[in-house]
Amino acid sequence: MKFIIGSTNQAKVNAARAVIESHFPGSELEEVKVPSGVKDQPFGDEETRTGALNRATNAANEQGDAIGIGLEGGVRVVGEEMFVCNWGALALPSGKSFTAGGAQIPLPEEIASELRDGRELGIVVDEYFKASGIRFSEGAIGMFTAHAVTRDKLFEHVMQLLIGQLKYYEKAN
Ligand SMILES: O=P(O)(O)OP(=O)(O)OP(=O)(O)OC[C@H]1O[C@@H](n2cnc3c(O)ncnc32)[C@H](O)[C@@H]1O
Ligand SMILES: [Mg+2]
Repeated sequence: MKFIIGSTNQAKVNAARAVIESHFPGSELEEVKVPSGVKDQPFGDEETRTGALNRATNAANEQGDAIGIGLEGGVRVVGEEMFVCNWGALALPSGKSFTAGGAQIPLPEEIASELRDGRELGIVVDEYFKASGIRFSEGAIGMFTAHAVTRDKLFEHVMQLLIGQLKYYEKAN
């Protein structure tokens, strides 16, 4: 099988590779930078899921016969708190698509208020931990869970949910 992922972020690519390899050994996976069609910092499930779907569709359109993968990070407000939220999508050459959401944890208020001022989580989290490129490795989720769940592991779970739906669909149709 052929897959193409709409990002070169290694936290996303590694997650996709691990899950594809375990379900469809010997498959090809290409990476390509594509527009998400949403803001660099999506707000809410709707916008984040749309970003994932756009990435999957745009990636699939780069190659006629590959399954497009889109993984997108965002934030959403629940009650008084701002949570990290992540969505994933698969786009088949036929036009059929699948989506799935990932696990969520709240962010400290200091970070939430920066995001309300229009800043990007990736940048704010690097400043908070005086580090660089956290979004490419453990992610905010990894830092705020003492590495219990890192960004690639979170995306692996989203990928399992997507590939699982694809397998069910292929069996049922
Ligand atoms: O190259 P791309 O694929 O765009 O990778 P990205 O890291 O920018 O990831 P997203 O666009 O999907 O995420 C939207 C924003 O949210 C940030 N973000 C989301 N989840 C994060 C996490 O766990 N840790 C750090 N930043 C995160 C990310 O850095 C962006 O600023
Ligand atoms: Mg981005």
